[in-house]
Amino acid sequence: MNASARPLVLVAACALVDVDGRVLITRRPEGKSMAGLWEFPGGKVEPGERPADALIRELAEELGIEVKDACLAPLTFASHDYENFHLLMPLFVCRRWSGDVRPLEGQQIAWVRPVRLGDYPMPPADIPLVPILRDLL
Ligand SMILES: Nc1nc2c([nH]c(=O)n2[C@@H]2O[C@H](COP(=O)(O)OP(=O)(O)OP(=O)(O)O)[C@@H](O)[C@H]2O)c(=O)[nH]1
Repeated sequence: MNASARPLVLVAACALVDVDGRVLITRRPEGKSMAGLWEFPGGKVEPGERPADALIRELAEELGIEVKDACLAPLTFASHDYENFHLLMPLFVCRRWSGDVRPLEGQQIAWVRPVRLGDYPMPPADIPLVPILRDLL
């Protein structure tokens, strides 16, 4: 698809960081696009929704945790041309939430030191985020 014809898709995602400084990544299940790749939890922002609210909703649905707006800080973003859409993905960081992280959608999860993120195959949009996370977290 011609780059200028690609719809812009807004996805809010999060680097959840635990007390040991490890970051949560989740594995895209079979049957989805880019199955098997590791990504940051989050999802598409619905029309009329604020990115932070979309993220809070997705973190509750996917991982069963409650995150307060004040505990989300902007970290960086990804902007990437996929074949059929352009992905714009603000990446927030969150170090405080309530509840235990549980993979509610059957997804594999991993808590990973930022220096080891490169060991996990990720979607192309996420690759430039890895050195940024290593430097900022
Ligand atoms: N949550 C999340 N999505 C990402 C990341 N990197 C990346 O390219 N994406 C893409 O952003 C979109 C997020 O959509 P989604 O999570 O709400 O929905 P989905 O996987 O069911 O969508 P899809 O099956 O239509 O691709 C997907 O196309 C996904 O591949 C990431 O780190 N986290």
